[in-house]
Amino acid sequence: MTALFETGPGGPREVSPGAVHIPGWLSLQQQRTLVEACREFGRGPVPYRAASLPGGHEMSVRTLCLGWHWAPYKYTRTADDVNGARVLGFPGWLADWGRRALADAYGDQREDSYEPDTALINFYEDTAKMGMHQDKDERADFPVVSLSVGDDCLFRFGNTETRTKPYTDIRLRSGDLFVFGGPARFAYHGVPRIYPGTADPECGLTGGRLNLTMRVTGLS
Ligand SMILES: O=C(O)CCC(=O)C(=O)O
Ligand SMILES: [Fe+2]
Repeated sequence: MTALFETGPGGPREVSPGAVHIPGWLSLQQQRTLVEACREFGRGPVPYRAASLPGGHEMSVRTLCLGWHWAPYKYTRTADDVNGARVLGFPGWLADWGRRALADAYGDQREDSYEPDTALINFYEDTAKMGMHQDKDERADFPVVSLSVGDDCLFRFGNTETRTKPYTDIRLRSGDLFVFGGPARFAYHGVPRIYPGTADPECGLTGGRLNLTMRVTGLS
């Protein structure tokens, strides 16, 4: 799982085996396209919502899903914890972006078989955060492709054993790609903070941070 690219300031970086950060992967135009699409998805049939965790606590991010609906901690076709509607399908263009992301991150042909079937789109307001967790409700181990637009955040990428150290703190900026697969696929990660007001308004968002992760559920 070796990345076949130059590493250097601002360039692609292998954070740990299988975890690759590519700053500025999306052009401003692509960022605006993604923001506009995410706005459109929010018009229905299922709106963005703060998911409730077992115990009643609400997550501080608002989330909308495509393909499959995720609610802690499982996937269903309908948004039973929101309004019972079936979620929108996973768009073909987004799967194309996912395959291109894998090709750029890993520099090989493995992406041909990548068929992501769910996306979790998270919107973070200034004080929102996400605790350390594993993405482990999928029944397949294909990589997770993560795209960020809007304000910068502190992204913490750790290890597969514990939610604590060792981890690497990374500043994810608008347009950045982060891919985690292979030995990094089930690593703990989280978003301890957002840096309000850091986005280039040209990205299409005037405040907050949008993150989209696409995944292969392995469900049918
Ligand atoms: O917002 C991010 O960068 C990470 C989101 C995430 O970890 C998730 O949706 O599972
Ligand atoms: Fe996650």
